[in-house]
Amino acid sequence: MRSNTQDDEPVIVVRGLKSAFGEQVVHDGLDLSVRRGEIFGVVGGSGTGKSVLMRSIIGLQVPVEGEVEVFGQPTIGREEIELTDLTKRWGVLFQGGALFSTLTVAENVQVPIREFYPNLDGALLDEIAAYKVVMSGLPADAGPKFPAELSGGMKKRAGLARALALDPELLFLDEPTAGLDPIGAAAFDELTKSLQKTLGLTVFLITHDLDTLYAICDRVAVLADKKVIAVGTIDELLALDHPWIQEYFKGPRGRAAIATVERNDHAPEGAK
Ligand SMILES: Nc1ncnc2c1ncn2[C@@H]1O[C@H](COP(=O)(O)OP(=O)(O)OP(=O)(O)O)[C@@H](O)[C@H]1O
Repeated sequence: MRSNTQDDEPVIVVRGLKSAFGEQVVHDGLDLSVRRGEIFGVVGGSGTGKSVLMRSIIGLQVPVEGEVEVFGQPTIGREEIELTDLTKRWGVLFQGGALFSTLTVAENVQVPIREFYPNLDGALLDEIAAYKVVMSGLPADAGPKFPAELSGGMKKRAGLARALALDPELLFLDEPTAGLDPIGAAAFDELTKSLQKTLGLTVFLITHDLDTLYAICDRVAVLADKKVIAVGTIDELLALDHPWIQEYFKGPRGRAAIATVERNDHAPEGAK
């Protein structure tokens, strides 16, 4: 087993996080804990600092105060080189995919592999990339294509293939279904769930997509007032009388998402 974290220890711990850009304080006293193997959803209004939180966890954003640990190791205030052993244990799908436009899909997938294993044989690199492409639900012939030749949904899958390049234990997904049609979004959700199950991944998932929250998240954290104001299963969150939570989960879109889940739960096998 690669992990040096006990199974019952959280994979991500954030304590007392304060993030600011000049005078603008984005987080203040934010605490968070993500358990091994769960799909942990993060929701909150636009600009509440979900992406900044993710960047702080992976060491790309230096906070003003606070502690962050991933797999029991601090990620704040360490030189990039020191993070290397840790960074290869997680994969990140940034908002928008962040693919290199001048590289093919396969070459994009190979970028992190080359970074960590510069002496790897070209044929083996091609083989690994081809495997990750298919694993992400892309057709095998997507490998030689450039990002501009892909649909929005395919771009997300290509970004996912790159995030999976190093066989991570932890996956960060920043709004993976944004901009996808409902069928494409549901298919991406299913893929995320099946990867979590088959690879035993822990998933940190930022989303505005209520269908995603209902369909695949084990627990959800709500960001508001510069901190995590609540964490729990959707049923636990629904029991809280915070106005934003009520409005968000029980508004028209929330009700529609519940109806979809209930329909799927009652659908005969094979029709789901
Ligand atoms: N590099 C930066 N420099 C200055 N301000 C920033 C920077 N990155 C983020 N911010 C600000 O921090 C706040 C939180 O941004 P963030 O992108 O985390 O929000 P979010 O919750 O992910 O929003 P959305 O749901 O719209 O994607 C915003 O007000 C944003 O303008």
